Amino acid sequence: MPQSVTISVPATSANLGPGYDCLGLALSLYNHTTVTILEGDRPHIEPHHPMVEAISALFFQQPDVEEAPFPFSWSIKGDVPQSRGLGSSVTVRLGIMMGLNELCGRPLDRERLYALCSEAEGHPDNVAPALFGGFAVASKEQRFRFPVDDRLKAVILIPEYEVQTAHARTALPESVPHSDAARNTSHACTLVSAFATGEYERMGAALEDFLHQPYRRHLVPGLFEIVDAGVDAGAIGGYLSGSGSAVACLTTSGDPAAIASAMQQELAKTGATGRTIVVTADNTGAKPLQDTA
Ligand SMILES: Nc1ncnc2c1ncn2[C@@H]1O[C@H](COP(=O)(O)OP(=O)(O)O)[C@@H](O)[C@H]1O
Ligand SMILES: N[C@@H](CCOP(=O)(O)O)C(=O)O
Repeated sequence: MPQSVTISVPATSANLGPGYDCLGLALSLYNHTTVTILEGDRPHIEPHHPMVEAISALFFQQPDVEEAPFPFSWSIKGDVPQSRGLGSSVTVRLGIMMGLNELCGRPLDRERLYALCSEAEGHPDNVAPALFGGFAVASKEQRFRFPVDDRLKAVILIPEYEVQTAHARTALPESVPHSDAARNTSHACTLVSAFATGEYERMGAALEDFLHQPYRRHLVPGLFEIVDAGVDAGAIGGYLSGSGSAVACLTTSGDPAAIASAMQQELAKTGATGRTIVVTADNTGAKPLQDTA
Protein backbone atom coordinates (compact mmCIF):
# COMPACT_ATOMS: atom_id res chain seq x y z
CA MET A 1 0.00 0.00 0.00
CA PRO A 2 1.43 3.47 -0.90
CA GLN A 3 2.06 5.67 2.15
CA SER A 4 1.26 9.02 0.60
CA VAL A 5 -0.69 10.40 -2.33
CA THR A 6 -1.38 13.84 -3.75
CA ILE A 7 -4.62 14.57 -5.58
CA SER A 8 -4.94 17.49 -7.96
CA VAL A 9 -8.48 18.92 -7.78
CA PRO A 10 -9.64 21.76 -10.04
CA ALA A 11 -11.59 24.76 -8.83
CA THR A 12 -15.18 24.88 -9.99
CA SER A 13 -17.63 27.61 -10.87
CA ALA A 14 -21.11 26.35 -10.00
CA ASN A 15 -24.60 27.51 -11.00
CA LEU A 16 -23.42 29.56 -14.03
CA GLY A 17 -26.40 31.82 -13.43
CA PRO A 18 -29.58 29.77 -13.97
CA GLY A 19 -28.16 26.34 -13.03
CA TYR A 20 -28.66 26.55 -9.29
CA ASP A 21 -27.43 23.30 -7.73
CA CYS A 22 -27.17 21.53 -11.10
CA LEU A 23 -24.62 23.17 -13.45
CA GLY A 24 -20.88 23.63 -12.95
CA LEU A 25 -17.64 24.25 -14.82
CA ALA A 26 -14.18 22.91 -13.91
CA LEU A 27 -11.46 25.58 -14.11
CA SER A 28 -7.73 25.55 -14.88
CA LEU A 29 -6.99 26.53 -11.27
CA TYR A 30 -5.97 23.81 -8.82
CA ASN A 31 -5.43 22.69 -5.26
CA HIS A 32 -3.17 19.76 -4.44
CA THR A 33 -4.45 17.72 -1.52
CA THR A 34 -1.95 15.33 0.08
CA VAL A 35 -2.90 12.44 2.36
CA THR A 36 -0.11 10.61 4.23
CA ILE A 37 -0.49 7.53 6.40
CA LEU A 38 0.92 7.96 9.90
CA GLU A 39 2.60 5.34 12.08
CA GLY A 40 0.49 3.59 14.73
CA ASP A 41 -2.96 2.05 15.03
CA ARG A 42 -4.93 4.79 16.76
CA PRO A 43 -7.04 6.33 13.96
CA HIS A 44 -6.52 10.07 14.33
CA ILE A 45 -6.23 12.88 11.77
CA GLU A 46 -3.60 15.63 11.77
CA PRO A 47 -4.41 18.46 11.75
CA HIS A 48 -7.92 18.38 13.21
CA HIS A 49 -10.55 19.65 10.71
CA PRO A 50 -14.29 18.82 11.00
CA MET A 51 -14.72 18.62 7.21
CA VAL A 52 -11.80 16.20 6.84
CA GLU A 53 -12.98 14.07 9.75
CA ALA A 54 -16.52 13.85 8.37
CA ILE A 55 -15.44 12.83 4.86
CA SER A 56 -12.94 10.32 6.25
CA ALA A 57 -15.65 8.76 8.43
CA LEU A 58 -17.97 8.53 5.41
CA PHE A 59 -15.23 6.81 3.39
CA PHE A 60 -14.41 4.18 6.01
CA GLN A 61 -18.14 3.43 6.55
CA GLN A 62 -18.49 2.15 2.98
CA PRO A 63 -18.99 -1.63 2.78
CA ASP A 64 -16.50 -1.84 -0.12
CA VAL A 65 -13.73 -0.34 2.00
CA GLU A 66 -12.11 -3.26 3.79
CA GLU A 67 -9.41 -1.29 5.63
CA ALA A 68 -10.10 -0.14 9.17
CA PRO A 69 -9.65 3.60 9.75
CA PHE A 70 -5.94 4.42 9.98
CA PRO A 71 -4.13 7.54 11.24
CA PHE A 72 -3.23 10.06 8.55
CA SER A 73 -2.06 13.61 8.05
CA TRP A 74 -3.21 15.87 5.27
CA SER A 75 -2.30 19.20 3.69
CA ILE A 76 -3.57 21.38 0.88
CA LYS A 77 -1.50 23.63 -1.37
CA GLY A 78 -2.64 25.53 -4.39
CA ASP A 79 -4.42 28.47 -5.89
CA VAL A 80 -8.11 27.92 -5.07
CA PRO A 81 -9.18 30.69 -2.70
CA GLN A 82 -11.42 29.73 0.22
CA SER A 83 -15.05 30.77 0.45
CA ARG A 84 -15.15 32.73 -2.80
CA GLY A 85 -17.55 30.54 -4.78
CA LEU A 86 -14.82 28.54 -6.51
CA GLY A 87 -15.43 25.17 -4.88
CA SER A 88 -12.62 25.15 -2.30
CA SER A 89 -14.63 22.84 -0.04
CA VAL A 90 -14.66 20.21 -2.80
CA THR A 91 -10.90 20.38 -3.07
CA VAL A 92 -10.94 19.34 0.61
CA ARG A 93 -13.72 16.72 0.57
CA LEU A 94 -12.97 15.16 -2.81
CA GLY A 95 -9.20 15.51 -2.36
CA ILE A 96 -9.28 13.68 0.96
CA MET A 97 -11.74 10.99 -0.11
CA MET A 98 -9.95 10.32 -3.39
CA GLY A 99 -6.62 10.28 -1.53
CA LEU A 100 -7.89 7.70 0.96
CA ASN A 101 -9.37 5.71 -1.91
CA GLU A 102 -6.01 5.64 -3.71
CA LEU A 103 -4.20 4.59 -0.52
CA CYS A 104 -6.68 1.73 -0.06
CA GLY A 105 -6.34 0.41 -3.63
CA ARG A 106 -9.39 2.16 -5.14
CA PRO A 107 -12.27 0.20 -3.55
CA LEU A 108 -14.71 2.94 -4.70
CA ASP A 109 -15.23 3.76 -8.35
CA ARG A 110 -15.58 7.36 -9.54
CA GLU A 111 -19.39 7.27 -9.64
CA ARG A 112 -19.41 6.26 -5.97
CA LEU A 113 -16.96 9.06 -5.13
CA TYR A 114 -19.30 11.43 -6.98
CA ALA A 115 -22.34 10.25 -5.01
CA LEU A 116 -20.61 10.35 -1.62
CA CYS A 117 -18.91 13.72 -2.05
CA SER A 118 -22.13 15.25 -3.42
CA GLU A 119 -23.98 13.95 -0.38
CA ALA A 120 -21.35 15.48 1.90
CA GLU A 121 -21.45 18.83 0.05
CA GLY A 122 -25.25 18.89 0.00
CA HIS A 123 -25.36 19.60 -3.75
CA PRO A 124 -23.60 18.00 -6.75
CA ASP A 125 -22.81 20.97 -8.99
CA ASN A 126 -19.22 21.49 -7.78
CA VAL A 127 -18.34 17.81 -7.30
CA ALA A 128 -19.33 16.71 -10.84
CA PRO A 129 -17.02 19.11 -12.72
CA ALA A 130 -14.25 18.79 -10.10
CA LEU A 131 -14.21 15.03 -10.47
CA PHE A 132 -14.89 14.60 -14.18
CA GLY A 133 -13.76 17.94 -15.64
CA GLY A 134 -15.50 20.05 -18.27
CA PHE A 135 -19.00 21.47 -18.04
CA ALA A 136 -21.29 19.34 -15.87
CA VAL A 137 -25.01 18.85 -15.66
CA ALA A 138 -25.40 17.20 -12.28
CA SER A 139 -28.25 15.71 -10.33
CA LYS A 140 -28.54 12.98 -7.75
CA GLU A 141 -29.74 10.46 -10.30
CA GLN A 142 -27.71 11.39 -13.38
CA ARG A 143 -24.79 13.45 -14.56
CA PHE A 144 -23.55 14.55 -17.95
CA ARG A 145 -20.17 15.93 -18.92
CA PHE A 146 -19.37 18.15 -21.89
CA PRO A 147 -15.78 18.99 -22.84
CA VAL A 148 -15.19 22.71 -23.16
CA ASP A 149 -13.13 24.39 -25.86
CA ASP A 150 -10.07 26.44 -24.82
CA ARG A 151 -11.39 29.42 -26.74
CA LEU A 152 -13.90 29.94 -23.92
CA LYS A 153 -12.25 32.00 -21.18
CA ALA A 154 -13.60 32.84 -17.74
CA VAL A 155 -12.58 36.20 -16.36
CA ILE A 156 -13.06 35.91 -12.61
CA LEU A 157 -13.15 38.78 -10.16
CA ILE A 158 -12.27 37.57 -6.66
CA PRO A 159 -13.16 40.10 -3.97
CA GLU A 160 -11.03 40.15 -0.85
CA TYR A 161 -14.03 39.29 1.31
CA GLU A 162 -15.41 35.80 1.82
CA VAL A 163 -18.93 34.39 1.52
CA GLN A 164 -19.60 31.10 3.28
CA THR A 165 -21.77 28.84 1.13
CA ALA A 166 -23.77 27.62 4.14
CA HIS A 167 -24.63 31.22 4.99
CA ALA A 168 -25.46 32.13 1.36
CA ARG A 169 -27.91 29.22 1.21
CA THR A 170 -29.88 30.64 4.15
CA ALA A 171 -30.53 33.80 2.07
CA LEU A 172 -32.73 31.89 -0.38
CA PRO A 173 -36.54 31.99 -0.17
CA GLU A 174 -38.76 28.97 0.46
CA SER A 175 -40.54 29.50 -2.84
CA VAL A 176 -40.28 31.64 -5.97
CA PRO A 177 -42.92 32.89 -8.44
CA HIS A 178 -43.88 30.37 -11.11
CA SER A 179 -42.89 32.85 -13.83
CA ASP A 180 -39.35 33.05 -12.40
CA ALA A 181 -39.06 29.27 -12.31
CA ALA A 182 -40.25 29.13 -15.93
CA ARG A 183 -37.69 31.74 -17.05
CA ASN A 184 -34.93 29.88 -15.24
CA THR A 185 -35.85 26.60 -16.90
CA SER A 186 -35.68 28.25 -20.29
CA HIS A 187 -32.31 29.86 -19.52
CA ALA A 188 -30.79 26.69 -18.06
CA CYS A 189 -31.85 24.67 -21.12
CA THR A 190 -30.37 27.32 -23.43
CA LEU A 191 -27.11 27.33 -21.47
CA VAL A 192 -26.77 23.55 -21.62
CA SER A 193 -27.46 23.65 -25.36
CA ALA A 194 -24.76 26.29 -25.87
CA PHE A 195 -22.21 24.13 -24.03
CA ALA A 196 -23.36 20.96 -25.78
CA THR A 197 -22.97 22.49 -29.24
CA GLY A 198 -19.98 24.72 -28.49
CA GLU A 199 -22.00 27.77 -29.57
CA TYR A 200 -20.88 29.69 -26.49
CA GLU A 201 -21.63 33.06 -28.02
CA ARG A 202 -25.37 32.21 -27.94
CA MET A 203 -25.57 31.82 -24.15
CA GLY A 204 -25.45 35.56 -23.23
CA ALA A 205 -28.99 36.34 -22.07
CA ALA A 206 -29.39 32.82 -20.69
CA LEU A 207 -26.87 33.56 -17.91
CA GLU A 208 -29.55 35.67 -16.22
CA ASP A 209 -30.96 33.95 -13.14
CA PHE A 210 -34.06 34.35 -10.99
CA LEU A 211 -33.59 31.60 -8.39
CA HIS A 212 -30.59 32.65 -6.31
CA GLN A 213 -28.70 35.73 -7.53
CA PRO A 214 -31.48 38.26 -6.73
CA TYR A 215 -31.59 36.89 -3.18
CA ARG A 216 -27.81 36.90 -2.71
CA ARG A 217 -26.97 40.23 -4.30
CA HIS A 218 -26.58 41.92 -0.91
CA LEU A 219 -23.73 39.50 -0.14
CA VAL A 220 -21.76 40.85 -3.12
CA PRO A 221 -22.49 44.56 -3.43
CA GLY A 222 -22.36 45.71 -7.05
CA LEU A 223 -22.90 42.17 -8.40
CA PHE A 224 -25.08 43.12 -11.35
CA GLU A 225 -23.09 46.29 -12.10
CA ILE A 226 -19.89 44.20 -12.21
CA VAL A 227 -21.49 41.76 -14.66
CA ASP A 228 -22.83 44.64 -16.79
CA ALA A 229 -19.38 46.26 -16.87
CA GLY A 230 -17.86 42.97 -18.06
CA VAL A 231 -20.49 42.66 -20.79
CA ASP A 232 -19.99 46.28 -21.88
CA ALA A 233 -16.27 45.49 -22.17
CA GLY A 234 -16.94 42.52 -24.48
CA ALA A 235 -17.98 39.51 -22.35
CA ILE A 236 -20.76 37.17 -23.52
CA GLY A 237 -22.35 37.39 -20.08
CA GLY A 238 -21.60 36.93 -16.42
CA TYR A 239 -22.87 35.54 -13.13
CA LEU A 240 -22.19 35.01 -9.44
CA SER A 241 -19.74 32.11 -9.25
CA GLY A 242 -21.20 29.47 -6.92
CA SER A 243 -22.53 31.34 -3.92
CA GLY A 244 -19.90 34.09 -4.29
CA SER A 245 -18.08 36.20 -3.57
CA ALA A 246 -16.41 35.72 -6.98
CA VAL A 247 -18.11 37.04 -10.12
CA ALA A 248 -17.37 35.39 -13.47
CA CYS A 249 -17.67 36.76 -17.00
CA LEU A 250 -17.31 34.44 -20.00
CA THR A 251 -15.74 35.41 -23.30
CA THR A 252 -14.49 33.90 -26.54
CA SER A 253 -13.47 36.80 -28.77
CA GLY A 254 -13.38 39.60 -26.17
CA ASP A 255 -10.19 40.97 -24.60
CA PRO A 256 -9.95 39.31 -21.16
CA ALA A 257 -7.72 42.12 -19.82
CA ALA A 258 -10.27 44.77 -20.77
CA ILE A 259 -13.11 42.76 -19.23
CA ALA A 260 -11.10 42.20 -16.04
CA SER A 261 -10.27 45.87 -15.75
CA ALA A 262 -13.92 46.91 -16.21
CA MET A 263 -15.08 44.42 -13.56
CA GLN A 264 -12.39 45.55 -11.12
CA GLN A 265 -13.28 49.21 -11.57
CA GLU A 266 -16.90 48.44 -10.77
CA LEU A 267 -15.92 46.52 -7.63
CA ALA A 268 -13.80 49.49 -6.52
CA LYS A 269 -16.92 51.69 -6.62
CA THR A 270 -18.37 49.56 -3.81
CA GLY A 271 -15.33 50.30 -1.63
CA ALA A 272 -14.02 46.73 -1.86
CA THR A 273 -10.81 45.46 -3.42
CA GLY A 274 -10.14 42.23 -5.24
CA ARG A 275 -8.08 40.59 -7.92
CA THR A 276 -8.87 39.08 -11.29
CA ILE A 277 -7.77 35.87 -12.95
CA VAL A 278 -8.34 34.55 -16.46
CA VAL A 279 -8.80 30.80 -16.75
CA THR A 280 -10.01 28.21 -19.22
CA ALA A 281 -11.94 25.03 -18.48
CA ASP A 282 -10.20 21.97 -17.06
CA ASN A 283 -11.32 18.96 -19.08
CA THR A 284 -9.59 16.28 -16.99
CA GLY A 285 -10.93 16.56 -13.47
CA ALA A 286 -9.38 15.34 -10.23
CA LYS A 287 -6.43 12.98 -10.54
CA PRO A 288 -3.62 11.54 -8.42
CA LEU A 289 -0.32 13.30 -9.05
CA GLN A 290 2.07 10.93 -7.37
CA ASP A 291 2.21 8.15 -4.87
CA THR A 292 5.15 7.12 -2.80
CA ALA A 293 5.49 3.48 -1.88
N1 LIG B 1 -7.35 24.98 1.74
C1 LIG B 1 -8.23 24.68 2.71
N2 LIG B 1 -7.80 24.20 3.89
C2 LIG B 1 -8.67 23.90 4.86
N3 LIG B 1 -10.01 24.04 4.77
C3 LIG B 1 -10.48 24.53 3.62
C4 LIG B 1 -9.63 24.87 2.53
N4 LIG B 1 -10.40 25.33 1.53
C5 LIG B 1 -11.67 25.27 1.97
N5 LIG B 1 -11.74 24.81 3.22
C6 LIG B 1 -12.95 24.59 4.01
O1 LIG B 1 -14.08 24.86 3.21
C7 LIG B 1 -14.82 25.99 3.73
C8 LIG B 1 -15.29 26.86 2.60
O2 LIG B 1 -16.34 26.20 1.96
P1 LIG B 1 -17.48 27.04 1.25
O3 LIG B 1 -18.06 28.04 2.20
O4 LIG B 1 -18.40 26.05 0.64
O5 LIG B 1 -16.69 27.87 0.16
P2 LIG B 1 -16.26 27.50 -1.33
O6 LIG B 1 -17.23 28.27 -2.16
O7 LIG B 1 -14.87 28.00 -1.48
O8 LIG B 1 -16.38 26.01 -1.48
C9 LIG B 1 -13.83 26.70 4.65
O9 LIG B 1 -14.51 27.40 5.67
C10 LIG B 1 -13.02 25.54 5.19
O10 LIG B 1 -13.70 24.86 6.24
N1 LIG C 1 -25.22 25.48 -5.85
C1 LIG C 1 -24.40 25.90 -4.73
C2 LIG C 1 -22.99 26.13 -5.24
C3 LIG C 1 -22.04 26.58 -4.17
O1 LIG C 1 -20.76 26.71 -4.74
P1 LIG C 1 -19.53 27.26 -3.89
O2 LIG C 1 -18.37 27.20 -4.81
O3 LIG C 1 -19.89 28.65 -3.47
O4 LIG C 1 -19.40 26.34 -2.71
C4 LIG C 1 -24.99 27.17 -4.14
O5 LIG C 1 -25.24 28.07 -4.93
O6 LIG C 1 -25.19 27.22 -2.93
